[in-house]
Amino acid sequence: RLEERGIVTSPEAFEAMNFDFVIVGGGTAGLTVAARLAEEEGWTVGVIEAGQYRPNDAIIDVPKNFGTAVGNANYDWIYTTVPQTNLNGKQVRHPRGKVLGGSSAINFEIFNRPAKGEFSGWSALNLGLGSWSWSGLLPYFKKSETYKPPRPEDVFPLASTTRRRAFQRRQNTTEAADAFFTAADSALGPTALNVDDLLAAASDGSDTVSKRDDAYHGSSGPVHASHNEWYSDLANPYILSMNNLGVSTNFNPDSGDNVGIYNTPASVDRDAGVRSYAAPAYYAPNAGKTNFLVLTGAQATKINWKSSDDNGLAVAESVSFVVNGVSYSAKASKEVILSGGVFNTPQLLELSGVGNPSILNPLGITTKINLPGVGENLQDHPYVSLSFTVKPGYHTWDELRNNATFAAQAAAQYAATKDGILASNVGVLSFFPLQSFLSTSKILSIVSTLVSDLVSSTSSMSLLRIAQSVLQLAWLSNQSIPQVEIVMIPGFNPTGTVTAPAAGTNYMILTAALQHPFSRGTVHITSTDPLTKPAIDPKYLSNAFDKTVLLEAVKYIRNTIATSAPISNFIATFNDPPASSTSDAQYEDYMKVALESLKHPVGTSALAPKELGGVVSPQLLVHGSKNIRVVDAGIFPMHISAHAQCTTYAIGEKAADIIKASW
Ligand SMILES: Cc1cc2nc3c(=O)[nH]c(=O)nc-3n(C[C@H](O)[C@H](O)[C@H](O)COP(=O)(O)OP(=O)(O)OC[C@H]3O[C@@H](n4cnc5c(N)ncnc54)[C@H](O)[C@@H]3O)c2cc1C
Repeated sequence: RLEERGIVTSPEAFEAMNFDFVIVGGGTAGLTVAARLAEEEGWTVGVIEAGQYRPNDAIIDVPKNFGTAVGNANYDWIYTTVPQTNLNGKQVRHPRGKVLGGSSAINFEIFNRPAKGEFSGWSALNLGLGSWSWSGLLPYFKKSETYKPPRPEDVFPLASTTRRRAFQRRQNTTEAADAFFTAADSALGPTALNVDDLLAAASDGSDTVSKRDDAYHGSSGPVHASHNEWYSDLANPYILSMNNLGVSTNFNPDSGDNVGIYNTPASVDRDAGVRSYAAPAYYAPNAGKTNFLVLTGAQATKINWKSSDDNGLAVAESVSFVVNGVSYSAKASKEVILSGGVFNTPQLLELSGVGNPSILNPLGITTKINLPGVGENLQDHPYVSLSFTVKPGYHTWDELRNNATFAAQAAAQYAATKDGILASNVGVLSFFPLQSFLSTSKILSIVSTLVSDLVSSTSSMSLLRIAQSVLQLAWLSNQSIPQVEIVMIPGFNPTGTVTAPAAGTNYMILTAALQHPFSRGTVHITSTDPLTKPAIDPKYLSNAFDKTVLLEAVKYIRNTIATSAPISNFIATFNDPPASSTSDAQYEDYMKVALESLKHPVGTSALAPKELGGVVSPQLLVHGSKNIRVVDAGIFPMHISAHAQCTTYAIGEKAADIIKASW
């Protein structure tokens, strides 16, 4: 029963409470900050969450089920963008978690960190105040996690099912093992490395385990991070191809140096074999606390104000929320903390009169705080996927779709031991500066077009955007700040490709994602009805730099990576875009159809001075307010070269310390 798990099921009971802190949104950052504030026994913390608590739900918990909650209203807000001008009017899907745990419950479990130089940008925008630098955030990355390193046999480049089995057999050689090696070698094909080479690599791998720097990792935090223990047969040849192309394996990618190809941690509790996310990590262990209450199925609709303080700062006193069409309010004697995420936090601010009067006035909303940055500065990681059919005989996720017997065995294995292919997720990531795949002359031509575009549009740019452009231009020559991510997905993936999978066929998908787009978008309300979705306009590819770099990344995948041995020997055909597409114009057409969001929208409550167009101070207080903070991924002032959840947890942890210190 939910009550036994600490969930408040009565909105009346929640309304009757006198909370110190009311937190809107029990998501990734919201539950993190809530749990830490509830460590103070004298404080009461109330969380308003629109979704439900869904413990022991296989759609969330089974690692390989990532993606299946997307589009399902029991888990997802199911947002889409407005038609995108540069994508022939395409409306891009934007799932967001609507469940206790928020997007951490429905994301793809990649758990990685950005480049340290990117936080120098955050810090520079905030004049160094509040320590929003790598060293100011590293303690919180560590505090949030319990990290389990990869097993020696999972260190690249030995991580594939066939190779790892061969490695284990070779440890005590028998006739049967030799027969196995022979079979494995012939399965991998004549141009694949032989087992002895891989064994030599494995001993290097073992060394790299001991060279891994544990100083960067946490060992007792709430979120479990671990590495896959199942790998497709594509992993090794792909990694070796990348190494041959000069993309080195990075054995310490969480150190603030994330360039190269690496085996990413995932938010998976490896011992339990289930997803680790904000609800089990930060809520469940505290569910019995009487000072930490969560109301689910309740949507916050408005901040209510009392008189401004002597300095003219707006003061929040409660939050209205609606349950089954009935309105209530929750009192906050100290603070209201907005953790509704990158789209819903600006929506709630605008509904409450915080934003740009030119957006609020036409809707008849009285401006309480004139703050034009609200809902601006939307940044995302747009991506394009290329799919390849794989020659028969290699092991990929597709076997779960193609082979009912194998799928049943995998399900039985998972039920019995919580491991195997169903406990796996995407393992192989790579991050590149432009210099890794473009010639100097190409980079110079891209940069000169970019500079002239920026100069000619300066008059229409916010100060924040001008400051960001200066920083981002400098990042282009800094080879420790990646501009592109390429993800290898070992099996067909339904998003980001065009052609449906053929029965009985296996696939490899290579996905290129921009890390630091120059395009900026917006999210704003279009109605005073809090249940009407806000208009999301990322303005994908509105800056020519973004289109050109994405196009070049697509060409690099298609013409260089996919044609380099040994991975080229595993590819049967180019599927999407088809082999007949070879010109830039054809690739651009494909991009317009295939472009998707990597689901990392950020920036709409930017951590930056008000004078620049920011929304929150280094203490995460909404500018012009006495007691409203934003604690979610909306505060990223500039994007990072990593998936967003690790940094969002770190923000939640850091916010809690800021708040504790201020009271
Ligand atoms: C499909 C998908 C895949 C992703 N894959 C990855 C990945 O592999 N790795 C990675 O690092 N990142 C990934 N991300 C991104 C990452 O999960 C998010 O950036 C991060 O979790 C955002 O955290 P948040 O705290 O800002 O918001 P959320 O975690 O989304 O939390 C917001 C919470 O607020 C609630 N809420 C919103 N409005 C209201 C309201 N008015 N009243 C009450 N409650 C409200 C929501 O229901 C939600 O629970 C993915 C995201 C998605 C959606």
